Amino acid sequence: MLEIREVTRVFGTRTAVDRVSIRIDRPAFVGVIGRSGAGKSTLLRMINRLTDVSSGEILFEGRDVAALKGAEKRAWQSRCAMVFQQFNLVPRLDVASNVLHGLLGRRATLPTLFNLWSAADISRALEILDRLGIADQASKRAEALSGGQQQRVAIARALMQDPAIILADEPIASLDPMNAQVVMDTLHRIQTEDGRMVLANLHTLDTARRYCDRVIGMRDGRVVFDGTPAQLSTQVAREIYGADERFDEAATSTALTAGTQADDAYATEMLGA
Ligand SMILES: Nc1ncnc2c1ncn2[C@@H]1O[C@H](COP(=O)(O)OP(=O)(O)OP(=O)(O)O)[C@@H](O)[C@H]1O
Repeated sequence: MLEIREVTRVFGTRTAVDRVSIRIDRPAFVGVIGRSGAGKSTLLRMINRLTDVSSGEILFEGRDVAALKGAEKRAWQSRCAMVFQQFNLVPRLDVASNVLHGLLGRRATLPTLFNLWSAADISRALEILDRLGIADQASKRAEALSGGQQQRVAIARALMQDPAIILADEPIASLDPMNAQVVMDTLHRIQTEDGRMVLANLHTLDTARRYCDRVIGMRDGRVVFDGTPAQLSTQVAREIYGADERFDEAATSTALTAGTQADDAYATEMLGA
């Protein structure tokens, strides 16, 4: 389904992603972990074509999407929707309009510029909001919602594109543990119920273990682990994060009680959390 072949991205003298190859044969929930600067965001952004590859191929259903240009590139971008850590909503716009903006790549510019959405589009946006449990927020400004609700609006906007793949770049890094769980549950439900692939950069190990079918560990731009959550032992995690014996797994947890202050400071340094 998705095959990343020997993909490299160089920024100046820095190789952010170094000959990465990953093959995902079926829609699954795949997590990418690694310390800050490991190349996780760059990898996701190359799949979505927000960043170009320096070399290598990204094949989706046999076609190299890394080489697409113009309208074909935009069509691909709407098939692999992106969800960001900071939600990237239009804060002063109402929730329903934010969701409808997921159609921007698919509809003519002029009607969308004037918010002239069809009745069918509006009813679909409301259905998606209902499914995600936030239909009652549809007329509110996005900025009036909690972080967890805003991230669900961003997921609703992604779903409006009817994507084959959802790329989530640290989707819960700005959320408290309770909202983080709601957002992860939402992504997980979408993956299993709709059969869409979810590829998510995650900064906490417990989240990766709990939600992912498969975990990819990156270090210095390379894939250093690719396996199931069960194979992700503390020792393996240490190797991925390049951490010494001070590495305390609890300190990378989203749980409220995890870690001492010293652990937390160390985890922040390691994970950029
Ligand atoms: N647009 C850019 N220009 C220059 N260097 C960049 C750019 N984007 C990323 N880099 C560099 O590439 C490397 C990988 O960055 P990337 O953001 O992909 O890592 P990451 O694993 O996602 O880290 P984080 O968790 O902190 O976001 C870093 O050294 C970063 O400074």
